[in-house]
Amino acid sequence: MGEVLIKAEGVSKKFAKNLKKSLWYGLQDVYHGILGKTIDKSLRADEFWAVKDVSFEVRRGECLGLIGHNGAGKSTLLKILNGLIAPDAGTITMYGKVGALIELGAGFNPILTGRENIYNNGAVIGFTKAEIEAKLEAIIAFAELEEFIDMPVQNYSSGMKVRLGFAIAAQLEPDVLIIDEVLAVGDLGFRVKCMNRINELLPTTAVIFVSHAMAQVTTVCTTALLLDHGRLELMSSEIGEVVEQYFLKFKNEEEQFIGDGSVALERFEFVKNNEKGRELFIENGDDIVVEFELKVKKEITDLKFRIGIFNIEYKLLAEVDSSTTSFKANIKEGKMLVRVILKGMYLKYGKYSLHLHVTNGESSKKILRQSNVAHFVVKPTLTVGADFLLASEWE
Ligand SMILES: Nc1ncnc2c1ncn2[C@@H]1O[C@H](COP(=O)(O)OP(=O)(O)OP(=O)(O)O)[C@@H](O)[C@H]1O
Repeated sequence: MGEVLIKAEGVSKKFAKNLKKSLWYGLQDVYHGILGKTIDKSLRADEFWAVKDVSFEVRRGECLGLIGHNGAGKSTLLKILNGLIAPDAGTITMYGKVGALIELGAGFNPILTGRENIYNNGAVIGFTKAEIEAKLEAIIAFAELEEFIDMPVQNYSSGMKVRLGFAIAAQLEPDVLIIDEVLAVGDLGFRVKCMNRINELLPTTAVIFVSHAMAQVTTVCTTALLLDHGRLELMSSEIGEVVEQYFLKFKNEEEQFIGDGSVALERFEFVKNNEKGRELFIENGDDIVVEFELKVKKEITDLKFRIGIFNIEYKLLAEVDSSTTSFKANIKEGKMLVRVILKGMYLKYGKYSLHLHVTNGESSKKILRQSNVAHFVVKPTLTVGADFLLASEWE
């Protein structure tokens, strides 16, 4: 195992919710500091902990992924690590050269050209002019900014700034690399390139990065840390468990319904061991049994059903459709009960929602579309990198 390059111990940072108070408290702290008085470490009126008592270590060769909802304190923690803001309590110890890409455009002088900014930023990280010169062409090539490198950075697009920022932070091969969500501003091609570069650097670097893209976290990170309202809720090298915990924090989406009134969904439930419910936990590969009841207002001779499976990012991953089977539903006015088995749910761990579509087979008209009718969570028993694992036969 590599040596510890980043050590955070009991790090806390508080902010005031209101600007006037924030300025006033700031002045008080400076005044107390000058007089050598101890600064108040507890919360004052209108203050809250953006980061509270967070401790961790990152070694060379490790990549820590910081995840959490908006406002959980991820960027604040990165800024403390990078020395942009001071913690109110706790200590940060960093070893070696630190390359960071934190806020869009931060660290760039807008009136200087891209090339001049490379020299400036490289010097801030701690590299000599000769070291920067040796890497200059590689940085420009990685950022794919050959044409624009002598243009002032203020005329760069957001994507161009991120390219340059990442290229400087990563091409100089720092000991510690800190990357915020800003990477998401780059286009898909560049993001893939960045992930590959992080992988290349990993054996000799300690990396911390913030991401809302769980696919990125699971591919690159060796440890994941979940922040919730500034507190460390879970940290583990079992990334799947941390990601699952993160997914579970999101409230179920509201059910949405569109229909012409000819059928109404009365009930939609999972059935497992004789118990019924709209939430279900399964393991990779389990079957899911679904039961739903419809109230039909007038006779329909051919009803077709389709159930869509959506992931937490609202991407439709798979569907099952009754018309691919010999199932025929002919119903006069009244209630009907439908039961369907979704076979072999080899999905990546995470939370999924089901959406139901009902079509009148005769007229091909959609008569009911109801989203978020039920939710299930796939537990991380088998590591599945892709969205789902296909059924296969081996000899
Ligand atoms: N300079 C500041 N003054 C006051 N409050 C701040 C300041 N910077 C951040 N905050 C607050 O601290 C909390 C944590 O913010 P932070 O930017 O660290 O969250 P985050 O986890 O990075 O969120 P996101 O996923 O939206 O980027 C938020 O409530 C935010 O409003």
